[in-house]
Amino acid sequence: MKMQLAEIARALEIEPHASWDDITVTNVSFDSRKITAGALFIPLMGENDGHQYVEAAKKNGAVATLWQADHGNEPVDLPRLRVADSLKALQKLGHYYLQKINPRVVAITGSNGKTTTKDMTAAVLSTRFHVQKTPANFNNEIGVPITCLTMEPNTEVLVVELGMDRKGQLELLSQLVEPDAAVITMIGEAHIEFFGSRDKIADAKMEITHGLKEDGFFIYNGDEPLLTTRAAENSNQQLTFGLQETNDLQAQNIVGHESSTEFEVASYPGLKFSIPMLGTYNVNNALAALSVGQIFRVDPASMQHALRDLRVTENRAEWVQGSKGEKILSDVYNSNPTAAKKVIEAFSQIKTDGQRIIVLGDMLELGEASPAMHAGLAEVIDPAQISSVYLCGDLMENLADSLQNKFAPEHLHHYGVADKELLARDLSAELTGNDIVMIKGSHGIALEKVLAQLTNS
Ligand SMILES: CC(=O)N[C@H]1[C@@H](OP(=O)(O)OP(=O)(O)OC[C@H]2O[C@@H](n3ccc(=O)[nH]c3=O)[C@H](O)[C@@H]2O)O[C@H](CO)[C@@H](O)[C@@H]1O[C@H](C)C(=O)N[C@@H](C)C(=O)N[C@H](CCC(=O)N[C@@H](CCC[C@@H](N)C(=O)O)C(=O)O)C(=O)O
Ligand SMILES: Nc1ncnc2c1ncn2[C@@H]1O[C@H](COP(=O)(O)OP(=O)(O)OP(=O)(O)O)[C@@H](O)[C@H]1O
Ligand SMILES: C[C@@H](N)C(=O)N[C@H](C)C(=O)O
Repeated sequence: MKMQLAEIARALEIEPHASWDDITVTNVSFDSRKITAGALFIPLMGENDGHQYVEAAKKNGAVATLWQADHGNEPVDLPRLRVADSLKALQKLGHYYLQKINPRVVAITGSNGKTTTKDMTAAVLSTRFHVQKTPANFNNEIGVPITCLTMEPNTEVLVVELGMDRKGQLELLSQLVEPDAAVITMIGEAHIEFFGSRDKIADAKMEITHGLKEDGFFIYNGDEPLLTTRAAENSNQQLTFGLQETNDLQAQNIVGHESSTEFEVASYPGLKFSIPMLGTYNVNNALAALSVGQIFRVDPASMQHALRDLRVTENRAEWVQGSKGEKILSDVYNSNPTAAKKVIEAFSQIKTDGQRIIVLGDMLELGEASPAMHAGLAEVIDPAQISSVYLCGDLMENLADSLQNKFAPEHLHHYGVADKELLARDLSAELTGNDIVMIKGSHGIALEKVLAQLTNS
């Protein structure tokens, strides 16, 4: 971004100081440790109060700061914009800048697949447009305005990921980004603890259409009844994707490989698509991206090449090599029952001359059904295909109990969250270079630490 401080002040309905016309802001940051020259510092409330870091922000190059009016000790030697609420001000500024740059906007949500679909969609659209996309997983009430403010002036399309774990959050984010296309990847169980049912999750996910432009498109997984029933009440133009033939974009002839998946799309006869990831669920994500590409009139051949050459954000079904030569499928970014079952099923089909070992961490925020959901993973864990199971977390004790009749004690291991190092050590002792391993768990379990130990990184 690049704006004069005076313009930012006016955007926030603050009377600018005369000298602010000469101060250029080139970026915003809520973390003094990541401040770069030309930044506007945004002090936010975390476990601690961001206001206490304003001196550090100035030292690192901040040229101005927001300052909540209920805070004293204002910095006297740094231009400051007094606001009632710094988070709300950040959101207002993000909306202002989005309107100023005025790109077309694709907003993506769903219990799983947001980041993957965002990456795929950005790749498809980048063949024709100057695209900016959500950095990493910046998908909430802080991350979305930050994403808007990272846009270059020549951005033609913004592909933004919208996350939520409470009702009403997507309403706010959808109104902030006012999408031209709103995508729902699927309805799973992520954060179901705060909703009580998948029905309520679907209601909350539909909020993404509340900011959708009148001539905007609602794109959704047509195989999900919770969405097809709600879409009937939505008046926007619609496009569906999925595996059933009733979809506008239907995948056919899916062929899974170790680190890629091929498929065809009924509405693109003669074209064979490929993505560099395993899992039919990722074909669904690709169909969502193709749906957006179709609306943006990207030619099918360009979309085919974009998906084939895709680079997806790390730790989403990412193959890495362990220090003993074993191949590790890292899926450690998050976990919930639908996602875990789909990855276990895909992993179970991968050919290997060695052992096939899975490492599963607790799935968080699942509410009172959590024990049963953990035990339910046993349905897709077949001792004929899985050699050993390593479990991490208190909730995984439920799965351990339901597997003990299927696996001998030497092939079924359970550790506490605090014992990840021991888990990695025991697993490494069992591994040989011929083996393949899949690791998956909730973000909060941090199984990336097990991965780091196995890869010596
Ligand atoms: C408010 C904030 O900045 N939080 C970040 C901060 O957390 P923490 O509470 O530890 O902050 P501190 O107490 O340390 O500091 C307070 C503030 O002061 C700043 N500061 C600190 C030290 C210092 O020396 N200088 C400083 O300036 C500091 O930056 C604070 O502002 O730090 C954490 C570690 O870096 C950050 O992780 C934390 O960021 C929060 C989580 C955040 O929301 N970041 C967004 C940019 C974001 O989008 N993060 C996503 C995660 C999104 C997510 O979980 N999405 C869910 C669904 C949405 C749920 C939503 N309602 C929610 O709760 O998030 C999903 O399922 O996808 C990400 O990075 O992945
Ligand atoms: N369409 C899908 N259906 C089911 N599971 C999926 C789907 N897409 C991805 N997953 C699973 O979810 C994991 C996370 O993928 P991704 O990061 O794209 O989702 P996300 O919605 O962005 O997650 P988060 O909400 O944590 O940001 C993947 O590694 C995979 O296990
Ligand atoms: C960080 C929080 N919003 C989140 O994403 N929790 C899920 C359950 C996770 O830890 O994967």
